[in-house]
Amino acid sequence: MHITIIGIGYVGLAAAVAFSYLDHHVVGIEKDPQKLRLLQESKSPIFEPGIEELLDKSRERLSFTNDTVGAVADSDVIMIAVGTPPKKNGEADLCYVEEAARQAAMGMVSGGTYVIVIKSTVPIGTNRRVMHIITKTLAERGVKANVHIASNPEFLRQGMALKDMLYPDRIVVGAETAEAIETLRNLYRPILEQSFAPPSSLPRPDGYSFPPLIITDLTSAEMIKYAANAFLALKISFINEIAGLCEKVGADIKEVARGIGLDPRIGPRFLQAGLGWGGSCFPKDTAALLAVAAEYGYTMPIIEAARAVNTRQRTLIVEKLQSVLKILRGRIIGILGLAFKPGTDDIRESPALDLVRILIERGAHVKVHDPVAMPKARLVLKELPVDYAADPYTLAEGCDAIILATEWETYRQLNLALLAKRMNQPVLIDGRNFFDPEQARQAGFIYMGVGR
Ligand SMILES: NC(=O)C1=CN([C@@H]2O[C@H](COP(=O)(O)OP(=O)(O)OC[C@H]3O[C@@H](n4cnc5c(N)ncnc54)[C@H](O)[C@@H]3O)[C@@H](O)[C@H]2O)C=CC1
Ligand SMILES: O=C(O)[C@H]1O[C@H](OP(=O)(O)OP(=O)(O)OC[C@H]2O[C@@H](n3ccc(=O)[nH]c3=O)[C@H](O)[C@@H]2O)[C@H](O)[C@@H](O)[C@@H]1O
Repeated sequence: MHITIIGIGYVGLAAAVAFSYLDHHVVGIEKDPQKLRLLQESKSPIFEPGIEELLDKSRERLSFTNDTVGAVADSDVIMIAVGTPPKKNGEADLCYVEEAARQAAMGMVSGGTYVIVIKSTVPIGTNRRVMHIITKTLAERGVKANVHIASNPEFLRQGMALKDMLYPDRIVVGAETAEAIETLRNLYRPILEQSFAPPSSLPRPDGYSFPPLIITDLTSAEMIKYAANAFLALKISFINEIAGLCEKVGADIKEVARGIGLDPRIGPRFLQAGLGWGGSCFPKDTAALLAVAAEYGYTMPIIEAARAVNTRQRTLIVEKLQSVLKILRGRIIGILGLAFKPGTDDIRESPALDLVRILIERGAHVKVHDPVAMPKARLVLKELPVDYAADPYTLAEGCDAIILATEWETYRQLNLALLAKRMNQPVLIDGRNFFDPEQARQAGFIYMGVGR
């Protein structure tokens, strides 16, 4: 099949690389000239395991341009994967989706058959709105094309993007015409049937079977995406709320999470207490869901509470620091990890960045380290007086405390005793319950985790 993907960010790139690996012909449209230049050199603008191997392997079937109009004419599928960032009131900003829809319609030709696939996470009713924009643009141009629309929400996790693309838990398609459903089935056939040879860096997970294809209506598909993210976000907020009480009563949240997670109705995943959730999606998607509900005069107290608990987690970490150091003004605080989670260089809504801002506001001097996210952090934090350390040991020099904000596996190899020795005061606040408390204490640290 011939596919045009508009918006080559985390989702668009993973989709472009995966679909071309699966023998489809893909044109990726990216309007950011810097990203486009890298893509045209088969380099990835983002850090994502396995992506460069597949970019290289799919070279013949994958190209990148900024010419949407030129690419669309011969496409069977036009996939929109642009950002849907939050507006000030929490609502999803659909200006990029609408612009992409208009550009796609500008490229369609009379007699052509196209399936527009909305991959971006969009509020209820957006698919209908996109269809309206396309129909209107085609009418203005006097073009008679056969256009179908499908909602195909994406559930990939950053840092696992290609694995999640090739071996998804499920594929959701919302559509209203048989043609759209059939095209999406053909698009995903190699994944549905697992008929491809797995790339060497992304072997098929043990016991992985065929993913179910859920075919539903447009509105339900849009809702599935928001409901999934909201549920995951509130699962984390739930364990964080329990963690707070564990601290008060002297229980250990890791033991509690294990004890409840073995009940299959609860499940063990997404029960890691800590600094709370960040990233480009949980914060924006929970806000967007509340904004949709508000349009109907409906309240969603559980989701509101999940957001409030999440904000409180950042403050709780700072309070822990205060309880040990008493005064933050003039202290040197090191932050280990800046990405919103390990395995990615994405710092959007990262809890670590919230900590940097709060600590600077309170008069502390902040040093940071991250194995991959420092270049992006420098751009975002450019106004703030932050020291970027080349490695964790340099970070530790002279620090009054270190906060572990992102649980990078490489931090597991750290010589904690050496780290403690370099500090002014060996205080370790483990914002992800990553280190073994006993080992940290034996290494000389005053150690505090979350909920234990
Ligand atoms: N990042 C993630 O892990 C996931 C994101 N999503 C959803 O997917 C959508 C995209 O997210 P990301 O990939 O993270 O966004 P992103 O911000 O990384 O990428 C979007 C890209 O689209 C480009 N773009 C915008 N308008 C364009 C246009 N008219 N023509 C060409 N390029 C254009 C931008 O320059 C940017 O590179 C969002 O709705 C998000 O909620 C869904 C699942 C996972
Ligand atoms: O819509 C999206 O964009 C995506 O959002 C999340 O994926 P992602 O944001 O990449 O990252 P997650 O692994 O879900 O982690 C999100 C945040 O929750 C935190 N988290 C996660 C799990 C946990 O137990 N505890 C916890 O605090 C992480 O540190 C991170 O800050 C979802 O997991 C994906 O299914 C979804 O497609």
